[in-house]
Amino acid sequence: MNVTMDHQAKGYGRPDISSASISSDIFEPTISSFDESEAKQLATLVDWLNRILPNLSLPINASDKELRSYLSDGTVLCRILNKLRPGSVIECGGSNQPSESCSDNVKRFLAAMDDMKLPRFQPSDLEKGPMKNVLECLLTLRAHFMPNGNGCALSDSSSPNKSGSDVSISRKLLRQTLGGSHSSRIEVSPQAYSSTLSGEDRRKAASDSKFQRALRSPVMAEPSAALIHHVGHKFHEVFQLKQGCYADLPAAKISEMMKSNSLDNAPTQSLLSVVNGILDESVERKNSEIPHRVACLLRKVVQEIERRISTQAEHLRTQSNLFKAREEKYQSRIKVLEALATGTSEESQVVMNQLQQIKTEKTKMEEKKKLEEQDVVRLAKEKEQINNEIWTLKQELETGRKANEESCLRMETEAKKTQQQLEERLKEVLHLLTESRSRVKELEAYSESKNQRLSKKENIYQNFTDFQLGALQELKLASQTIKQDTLRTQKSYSDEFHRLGTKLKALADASQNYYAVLAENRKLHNEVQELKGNIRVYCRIRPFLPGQKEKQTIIDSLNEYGELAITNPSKQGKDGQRSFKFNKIYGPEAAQADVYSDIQPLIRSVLDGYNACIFAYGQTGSGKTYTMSGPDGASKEEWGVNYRALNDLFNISQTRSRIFTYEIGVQMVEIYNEQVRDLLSNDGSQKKYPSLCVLSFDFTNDLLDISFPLIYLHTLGILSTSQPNGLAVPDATMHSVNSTSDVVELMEIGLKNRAKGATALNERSSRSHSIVTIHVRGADAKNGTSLRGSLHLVDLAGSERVDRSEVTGDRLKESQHINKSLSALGDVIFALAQKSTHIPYRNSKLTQVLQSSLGGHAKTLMFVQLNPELSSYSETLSTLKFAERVSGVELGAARTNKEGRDLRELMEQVASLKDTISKKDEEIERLQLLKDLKNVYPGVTDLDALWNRVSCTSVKATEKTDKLSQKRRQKSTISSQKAAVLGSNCNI
Ligand SMILES: Nc1ncnc2c1ncn2[C@@H]1O[C@H](COP(=O)(O)OP(=O)(O)OP(=O)(O)O)[C@@H](O)[C@H]1O
Repeated sequence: MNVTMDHQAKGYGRPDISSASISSDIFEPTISSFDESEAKQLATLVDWLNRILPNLSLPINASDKELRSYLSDGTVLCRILNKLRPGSVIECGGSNQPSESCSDNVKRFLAAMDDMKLPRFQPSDLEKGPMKNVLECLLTLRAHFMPNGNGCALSDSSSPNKSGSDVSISRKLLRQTLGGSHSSRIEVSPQAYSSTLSGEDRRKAASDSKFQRALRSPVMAEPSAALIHHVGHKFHEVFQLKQGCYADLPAAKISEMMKSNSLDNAPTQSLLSVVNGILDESVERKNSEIPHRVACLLRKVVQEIERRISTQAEHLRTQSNLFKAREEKYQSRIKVLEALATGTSEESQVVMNQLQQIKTEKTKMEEKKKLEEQDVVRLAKEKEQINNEIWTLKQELETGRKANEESCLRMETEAKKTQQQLEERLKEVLHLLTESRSRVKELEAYSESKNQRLSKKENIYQNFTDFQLGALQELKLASQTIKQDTLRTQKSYSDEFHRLGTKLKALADASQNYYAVLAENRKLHNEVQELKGNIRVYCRIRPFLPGQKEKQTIIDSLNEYGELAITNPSKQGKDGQRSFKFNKIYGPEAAQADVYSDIQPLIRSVLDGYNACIFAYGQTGSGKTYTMSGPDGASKEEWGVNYRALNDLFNISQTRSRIFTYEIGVQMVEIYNEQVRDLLSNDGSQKKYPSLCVLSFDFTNDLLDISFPLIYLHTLGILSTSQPNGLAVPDATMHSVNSTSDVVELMEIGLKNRAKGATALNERSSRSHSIVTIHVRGADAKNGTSLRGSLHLVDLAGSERVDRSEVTGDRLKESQHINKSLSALGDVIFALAQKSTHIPYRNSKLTQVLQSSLGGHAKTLMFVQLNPELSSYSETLSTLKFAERVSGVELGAARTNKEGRDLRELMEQVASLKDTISKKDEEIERLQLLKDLKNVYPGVTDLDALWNRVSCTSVKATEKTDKLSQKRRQKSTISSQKAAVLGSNCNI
């Protein structure tokens, strides 16, 4: 090469053919050697291919071009592979298919080769350049599938195949490539080679040696000769080992071998012998594991070999490039020479000769180049195979190493885990031990304290048991005592119940008799009233008023027998004295309650169905209103007859509610100037309805209904006496009385509405007659019968004489009306006394209103009110005379004195009966109360004890009741005595 360049540099203008010849001579021995071997291999391969694919008909001495035409589309390759291993690849079409399919077939074939881990060629090898790589690949494939066939890749078909395995094939290839011990042309040393050749051959051999050196240096990893000479013996010592001893090598020896100096300087043959030795040792040991350090050594050595092969391949590629460049130059020379050939014929002949020579030379060079290229390809192939083998070995080593490492790691992990578990277990055991110890201590302490507590408790229980036993004894005794007490109490209860039963029986009998007694009482009461006279006169003397200067009284004397004596201050002696006798006389000190207690039986008789009339008669300022209503703003003690009568009737109706159902209605009218006006109206003009509920009687059905009146007359009409319901003034407002507060409210309304006028005699003088009418209707709960009674409470207008009242005009008219009505009242009373056939009720409104209570079975009581003042003597005398006349009517009944004895007896009987009735009333009340208590305390059996307890708490009430009873009895006694006196008088 350098020579050629020199020729060009010298400016010969044409290529120096001699130098080219020289240059070609250099490669001669190698080319001839390659041709022979490769031709044989190619023939073997073609024969094999034709046998696999009979239709292929590949020529035995096929050129690269022919081979390319057969193999370039990849179809034949795929078929070969599928023949060898059916289904390995899928063929796509044939040679007439697009180039894409062809390249796909090639790719699939190459992929299959990769899968089999077999060396392969590059796709570009099929497109251009020598087909050596392709042939190598096919030879490898043949060797892979036909290990016992006719030879393997690059090896003589006749050479023995010792193991038949891929490994041994690869190993052989490796030996062949890198100068193994047998039949390798590369391994031949330059000296030995030259000695066997003739002069020309020796020259070629020298060139070959140059080529060999060129192959090996400068990048070939073989050590330089000088270096080998210097340290070769040392490397030899280092790597010279007996086979089968690698596993037993000491670590120091291996590390010495693995040193970079040792490896770098060791000859390739030594390295290969190491690899072979290790692999043989591994084979002999029958797949037993290679020690780690030996594996490391093997890896190092293989790496070194790999490095050297790659260096050699690189060098070959460089050489190939050089040849290519040289070829190009030759081509250009040929062109020049051809151009020259077109010149002179002589020259042309010479040139033609030269050209022929050059062509020959070129052909040789091309062939040589081809061989070199094939050699390069073969070497690359071998390198690849070696790489594969190395890779496989590496994989095996790696797998082994990994398995080892994994095993070690696993074992280490397990050891660690076990150690950890043991440590944890130890800790747990220690912890348990500590806990157990503390627990034992705690239990000991607890046991001790519990022992102490138990001993304490034992003592306490012992004491408690002793105490309980004592208590039990006491309880037994107490139980016996209680048992005895219980028996005693049971007996006493039994006795009590027996007594109570007896009492209850008596009471039941008494209750049965009550109605009979009540009826008898009413009968007797009526008889007594008749005997006493239907008109009774009670006289009441007003006290001097506070602040009154004149305190001289005309009352001379009075006694409890109703006798009154007055004195005329203008007449001295007996002429000046006048005596009167009435049913009752109340002095100035008499209280309202005293007055009422005497008229109470009369009022109560209304509840038994009687009509009664109480009126107050007297001059102005004599105390009529005081007696009937009480003073202005009266307290309960100062209540007059009206309040008390209403309240009393209401209370009695409540107590009798189990026997009778009472309805009490009230009317209040006044007669002013002979006109009747309603006083229970809130409106003074009487054009509005009253605010209170109104009771009215149903005249047709004799029923009392609650409703409002339809018409409110300014002047109310008066009905005749023939009306059965007894309502003289039906249009007057009627209020029901349901409580004491109703009573007070009614009276206040009445007093407010009452017409008043100031006179010279009394600044609060009433100029009208005030009539409060109480209507009572009771229904017997037992037999359903009803009764009706009415009570007129009349506060008459002043009875003074006109001339003294010094009034004129309207006042005079009022006085005339008053006098007229009072004289009409007197006339009626006298007519009744004389039992006249005609009773002049119609002479005045007053007598018309009072008609139902004057005469018949009605009971009439007149309060004669007296002003004790000296100045009122003549008026008082006049009043007394009127009262005497009325009282005389009563006395007229005494005309039957012949019946005095009977009368006395009757009076006594009446008194006795009254006493009995009052006792029965008390007993009934007591029983009623007991019954109520029993309802309240259903568990209490000792009713007597309960009664006593209740009695104690209500002792005041009982005492009061007793007092009243006593008083009543006293009165009865007095009445009896009186009757007796009267009887005796009559007898006299
Ligand atoms: N028994 C009595 N105790 C104390 N004060 C009495 C008594 N009677 C009447 N009075 C007082 O005498 C005065 C005149 O009494 P009252 O108004 O009742 O007379 P009257 O007869 O109703 O007069 P008139 O006919 O004008 O209505 C009043 O202040 C009254 O309080």
